[in-house]
Amino acid sequence: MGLVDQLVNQPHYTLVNQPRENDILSHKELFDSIPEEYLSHKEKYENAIRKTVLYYRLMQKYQNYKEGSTILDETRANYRNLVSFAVFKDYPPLMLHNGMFIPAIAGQGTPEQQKHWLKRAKNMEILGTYAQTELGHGTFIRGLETTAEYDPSTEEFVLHSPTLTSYKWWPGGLGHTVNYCVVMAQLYIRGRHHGMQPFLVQLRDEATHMPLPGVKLGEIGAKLGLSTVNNGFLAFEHHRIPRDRMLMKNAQVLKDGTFVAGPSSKLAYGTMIYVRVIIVNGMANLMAKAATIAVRYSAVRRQSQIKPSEPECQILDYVTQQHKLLICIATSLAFSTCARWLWDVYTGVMGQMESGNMDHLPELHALACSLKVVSTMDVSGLVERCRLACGGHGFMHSSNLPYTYGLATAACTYEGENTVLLLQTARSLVKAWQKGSKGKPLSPTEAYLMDKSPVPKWENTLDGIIAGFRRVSAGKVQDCVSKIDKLVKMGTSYEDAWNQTSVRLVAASEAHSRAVILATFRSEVSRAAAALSPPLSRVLHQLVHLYCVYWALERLGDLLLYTSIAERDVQELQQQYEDLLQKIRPNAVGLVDAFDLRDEILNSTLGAYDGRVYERLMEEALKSPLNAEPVNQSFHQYLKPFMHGKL
Ligand SMILES: CCCCCCC/C=C/C(=O)SCCNC(=O)CCNC(=O)[C@H](O)C(C)(C)COP(=O)(O)OP(=O)(O)OC[C@H]1O[C@@H](n2cnc3c(N)ncnc32)[C@H](O)[C@@H]1OP(=O)(O)O
Ligand SMILES: Cc1cc2nc3c(=O)[nH]c(=O)nc-3n(C[C@H](O)[C@H](O)[C@H](O)COP(=O)(O)OP(=O)(O)OC[C@H]3O[C@@H](n4cnc5c(N)ncnc54)[C@H](O)[C@@H]3O)c2cc1C
Repeated sequence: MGLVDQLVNQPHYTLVNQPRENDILSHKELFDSIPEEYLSHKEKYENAIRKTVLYYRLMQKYQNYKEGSTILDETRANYRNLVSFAVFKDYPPLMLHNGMFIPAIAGQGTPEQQKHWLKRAKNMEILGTYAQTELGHGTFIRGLETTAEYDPSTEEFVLHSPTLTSYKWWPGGLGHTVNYCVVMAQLYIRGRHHGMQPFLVQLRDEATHMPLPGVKLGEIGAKLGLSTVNNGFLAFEHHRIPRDRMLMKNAQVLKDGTFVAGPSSKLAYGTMIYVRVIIVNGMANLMAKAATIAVRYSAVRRQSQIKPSEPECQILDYVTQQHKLLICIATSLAFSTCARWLWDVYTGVMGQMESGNMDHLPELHALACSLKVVSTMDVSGLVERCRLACGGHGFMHSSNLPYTYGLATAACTYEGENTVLLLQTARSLVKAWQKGSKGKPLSPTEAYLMDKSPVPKWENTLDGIIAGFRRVSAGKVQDCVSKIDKLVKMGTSYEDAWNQTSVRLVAASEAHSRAVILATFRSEVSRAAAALSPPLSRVLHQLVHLYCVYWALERLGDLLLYTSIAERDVQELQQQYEDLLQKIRPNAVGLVDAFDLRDEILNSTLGAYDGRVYERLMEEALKSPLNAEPVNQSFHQYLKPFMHGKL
């Protein structure tokens, strides 16, 4: 739930760290007596599985899973995500089971296939993942090599991994956890290629968990983060599956091998849109977590003096610290607000597609790409900023900021590498520009591209800033189109012209994303604030104002290029920004408390509600196995002989 909703609805499901007797987090066996940092790679995984089983049993007890409800699932997923932070510092081994395996069946399966497989998957009778990426390809889906050859004589598909680079590589849970998988493979029938299709494949025996014949499985090894997700590899050796294991909601293969194409070949990519939409909310949660840790720590930590005659001050009183952290609060609110808006857009387009109307899919794809990129890029950068703002203690795993950074930065790559997705949005913007230039109507979020009115006098207002970002985006898109046209007229192929313009295309795409986010954040908060008390409404509007002015100052170069902003406007903006920091400072701790993240979810020595930072740091330090004895055995084995010249 976004901050606005929390503030409005005050869902005291955890009245600031008051655990309820029947709350899932009151089950202490969910938590580690020995911090995960001191477990081996294998022990971490085994411990994560132990906690996963306990966690899901408790979730099923408290969450009474209902078939079919979507937004409720997302809310539960949100709660699950938040609670799972408590149980797992990293994502759990079954992250993909909920995050992609179930959604892939729901989005790609026929009603019969959904009925059969979703029931088993949601009851955790089977565990699955989503295997698309291969050792040799992740971005270029059309280059994926795993094949599914239909054999009409046996009404089976033969799955095969022809090369080492065709091995599926990365899917979460694939190594040792799941026994089923949605595999994306190139479909061939009688030698003819029918594109990438989804197949539901059993990988392991349900009783023994042994890999089935013709299936090779393993995990891919240690990573920067997500150490308990069990990312794995998978290869097929002419592995046969029944015809009804191709998920056939969109395209079908009849018994005789007739291929029936779906309304669009891109529908097979639908799971990726869904996950990109979900990721935006996930980033808002991670930002809320990091902001809570860093702001609370900054209220506890006293360091140096502002005036020599005064005692050491809270580091949150340094304006530089406010500059580092208050934007983090606003960013979490911005992305949770945009996530709810994007989810409504997503469910609307999915509803239209159910009745055969595909018109808005391209706009949804462009929005999902751009918001996934900007939310992951901004949040991973700002989580790292939160870590740095906590000095040395931010570098401790016990602060939970390094883990949180690992979770955020992974999302810059998975579900579509960020540069590649910005280029997808750029493709949509260039097409919109070309369409609009012929007088054709544009989608609501791209219509501003055709604003041909003279550049207005700059105004240091929210309207002025949002209009300025739209001018920047439209100007960048126009520059890209002009450069591509110029290169093509000089004889360059369109593809080469596109590549030579791609740095500008990525910048135009980001500018568009920021224009969408600023406008959405502002309008959604204004709408919600109408129901709030004046003080609450005021502080939320201050956060929106801070967010808009922050990004105007961050993108001054672009504004100077494409708007009429002048030096005095910039000076005034800077002053506005500093005034806002001063206004928000008194509410900073209250605002992160309003994220209402319990200590078990924060998992942080620095962010705990009671502020006992130093005691908690020492408590965690003493848990180090090295502190079990005053002299480690290595002294006698190595150091002592070495220091005495005997080694
Ligand atoms: C709780 C959540 C937990 C989440 C955990 C997540 C763990 C991670 C999982 C994964 O990473 S799963 C694997 C994810 N992999 C990717 O995202 C691959 C990224 N690559 C692509 O999406 C595509 O390759 C591409 C970059 C979009 C390019 O594809 P391609 O070269 O085939 O297409 P284009 O020629 O560029 O475009 C063709 C046409 O299709 C449209 N389109 C492309 N993708 C989609 C889509 N997903 N949905 C709808 N439409 C799509 C594109 O806009 C073009 O349309 P036109 O312009 O031709 O009309
Ligand atoms: C933590 C994690 C979990 C994952 N989980 C899963 C999973 O569960 N299931 C699954 O199927 N996959 C999963 N993946 C894989 C993920 O989807 C891919 O890593 C991602 O799609 C990027 O593809 P790639 O790794 O091949 O990178 P590449 O595409 O090779 O990117 C490398 C560089 O090439 C650039 N590049 C590539 N193509 C272009 C282009 N057309 N134009 C410009 N630049 C380009 C990129 O911008 C990047 O800088 C996971 C990855 C990670 C990191």
